[in-house]
Amino acid sequence: MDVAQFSRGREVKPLQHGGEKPSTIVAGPSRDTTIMLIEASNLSYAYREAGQSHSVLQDVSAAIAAGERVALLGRSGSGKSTLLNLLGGIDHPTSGQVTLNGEPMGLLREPALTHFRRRHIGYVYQRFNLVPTLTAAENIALPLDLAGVSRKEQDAEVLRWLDAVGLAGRGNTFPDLLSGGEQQRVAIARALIHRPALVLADEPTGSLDAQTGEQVLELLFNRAGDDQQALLVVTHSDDVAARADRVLVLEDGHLRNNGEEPPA
Ligand SMILES: Nc1ncnc2c1ncn2[C@@H]1O[C@H](COP(=O)(O)OP(=O)(O)OP(=O)(O)O)[C@@H](O)[C@H]1O
Repeated sequence: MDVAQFSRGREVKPLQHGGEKPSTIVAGPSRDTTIMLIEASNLSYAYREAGQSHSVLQDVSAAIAAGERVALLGRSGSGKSTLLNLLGGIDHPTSGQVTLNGEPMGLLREPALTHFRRRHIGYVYQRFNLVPTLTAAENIALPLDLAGVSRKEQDAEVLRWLDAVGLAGRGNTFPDLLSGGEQQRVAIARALIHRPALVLADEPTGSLDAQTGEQVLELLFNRAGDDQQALLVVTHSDDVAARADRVLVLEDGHLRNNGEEPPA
């Protein structure tokens, strides 16, 4: 990894829209001229248990443009986390394809897939998933560390991010001494510090009280927008959905809609 190149942003540049939010709401991939950052085409996913195949997702197609903030809704067990994991390259579809930044992820083999994911995607989880043996600053620095960014440059970026998420002066604190909201702020900084093209968040406010959740959400939506990142948030919350540019609804493994504006 070329450090200078990395520090300027993404090595593979995301498709740009001249800084504008895409004005077109897109139903499915490539239905108009808007260039998509991530496209899922005809994704199906099934798992085997006790010799039987169980279908979770069937023929799901969706696309998200750079700078778009999308909420993914659906009843418990409808397949939201499964879809997020397929889009994030953490899991592999039974059939169908995910293309991110023009790269069909299904064609990448390890360790290239892991490198690609690390560079282009940031993840935020419901339960924060910080490394307990690392300080807040060390957790935030992880994506830069893994990318081989120099220590000096890491330190400067981490200080900037600690400040950005309201945790200036708390960098040496270990996760177990931070509140849930503070831990999620660290997780958001960690997800964004390497300027990934896509941020995937799985119920990011699910473990927080309403007020803390609201603050964390504000942070996530504002900061992810800074770099024209695409944001996909799995949620049960109408408040989260209301902040999104677009809402996708999963029902029994199918996308019920694709492109509705969020509720007012
Ligand atoms: N590899 C697997 N093995 C067993 N069950 C699986 C597997 N993958 C998905 N499932 C099942 O598929 C269903 C969908 O799971 P998923 O976590 O995607 O739902 P969800 O919509 O995110 O639910 P929740 O809102 O409760 O988090 C669940 O019943 C889950 O147990």
